[in-house]
Amino acid sequence: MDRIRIRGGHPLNGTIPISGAKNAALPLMIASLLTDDILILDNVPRLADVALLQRILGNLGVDVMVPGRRAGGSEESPQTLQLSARAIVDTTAPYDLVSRMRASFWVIGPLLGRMGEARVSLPGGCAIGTRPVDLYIYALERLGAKIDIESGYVVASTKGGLRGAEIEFPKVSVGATHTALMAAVLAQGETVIRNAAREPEIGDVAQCLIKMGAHIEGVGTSTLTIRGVPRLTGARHAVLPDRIETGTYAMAVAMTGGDVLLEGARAELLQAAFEVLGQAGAEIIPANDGVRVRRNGAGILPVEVTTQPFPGFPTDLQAQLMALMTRADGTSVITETIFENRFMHVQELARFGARIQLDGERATIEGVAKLKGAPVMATDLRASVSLVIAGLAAEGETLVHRVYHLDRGFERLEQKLSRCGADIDRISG
Ligand SMILES: CC(=O)N[C@H]1[C@@H](OP(=O)(O)OP(=O)(O)OC[C@H]2O[C@@H](n3ccc(=O)[nH]c3=O)[C@H](O)[C@@H]2O)O[C@H](CO)[C@@H](O)[C@@H]1O
Ligand SMILES: C=C(OP(=O)(O)O)C(=O)O
Repeated sequence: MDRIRIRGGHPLNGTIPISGAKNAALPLMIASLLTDDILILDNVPRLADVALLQRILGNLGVDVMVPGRRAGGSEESPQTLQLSARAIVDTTAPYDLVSRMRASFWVIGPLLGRMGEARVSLPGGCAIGTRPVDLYIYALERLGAKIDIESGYVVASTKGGLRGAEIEFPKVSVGATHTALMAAVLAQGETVIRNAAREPEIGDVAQCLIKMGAHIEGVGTSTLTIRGVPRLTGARHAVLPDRIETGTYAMAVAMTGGDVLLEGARAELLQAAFEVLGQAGAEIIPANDGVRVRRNGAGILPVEVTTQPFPGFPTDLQAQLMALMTRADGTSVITETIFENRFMHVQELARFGARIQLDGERATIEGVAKLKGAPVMATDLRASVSLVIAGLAAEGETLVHRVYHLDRGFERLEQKLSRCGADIDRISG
């Protein structure tokens, strides 16, 4: 199994290109199921999750082409995918694939909308909590679907197609909002989704659906109104930049010191996180071609942060912030309100000499003067990159094991960091 080796203590200076967002690319690829025309997606990141979803969609009958590959596009240029769901040959998404990635469960919405039936394994994904699917089932039942759970599969069907409905989520859920939205665009009549998640990736999918001919109002707000249409067409859409990757590298720069342009990043997608980084002593400078992050000389200041749905501080940056706060001049408090078990990185950060106390959903981090490199184990996607951030600032060598977690969501991580001066490489095998 691959490992990442880091020799810490080097500031980061230079440019890091920000990739397309994983959490937008996946539902956008799934939206291809809604039309028998071709959906072209630009700026798709090269990630293990994207490759896995290509397989899942391929099993359903979606033809996924990578035109750039034929034209000799380099591994570094943004990837374009051409997806054609002209003929859906299967409506089952199997356990062995869906259990590896949460977002693959979301095929249930478009399959129901277009085919009137779906049989999708209960999902997996990062082990950060129980992650139930009751809100998805509630939304699909409101739209007229009949749902049964059989042998670990959600089996959904409609008689005469989905019908528009009022859906009021009792809790904000990104995946349930994606699913309700993608199911509603082909339903008969009007659907109103209240207490919808407002994450920018949902807005990106909605914009693409509108290009495909969907009628959606309220994009970017917590109330989405959808007027169903009988058919959607093909379209071309570029995936928005990855705000979590942006925030991750911003925290890495805040940790090591230095001056980096996050090329292509959009500051308005992560204002809450940039505010926190500002409080911590980093300078965030919006630029024409991205966002510059700088920390020269000054120490890291402690912060108090609570994770919240967008536009609040994202849970997907909680582990990275915790890594940064291990080196703060004082005590920080981080409260995780989205997932009940998203502190797996705490015991690994302790291997570097970090001092962190856990009390339920609250972590108290007492900053230390230095971290020391250590062998550590990645436990989930964002937890694993927090170990990389700690390793970049630690004295001596760090070895991060189980880097397949990182490969799910960070494109060319070692190259991006080493080009800015980090001493980091991958040991294969
Ligand atoms: C692929 C993708 O985009 N993943 C993101 C998505 O995950 P995901 O869509 O799984 O996260 P949700 O927004 O659904 O989860 C938020 C909370 O709602 C709960 N819940 C969710 C559904 C449900 O039916 N019942 C229920 O109780 C979850 O357990 C969690 O406590 O949003 C999370 C929150 O921003 C991010 O951390 C993930 O990176
Ligand atoms: C938790 C994440 O992914 P998933 O929802 O696929 O587990 C993530 O992207 O941080």
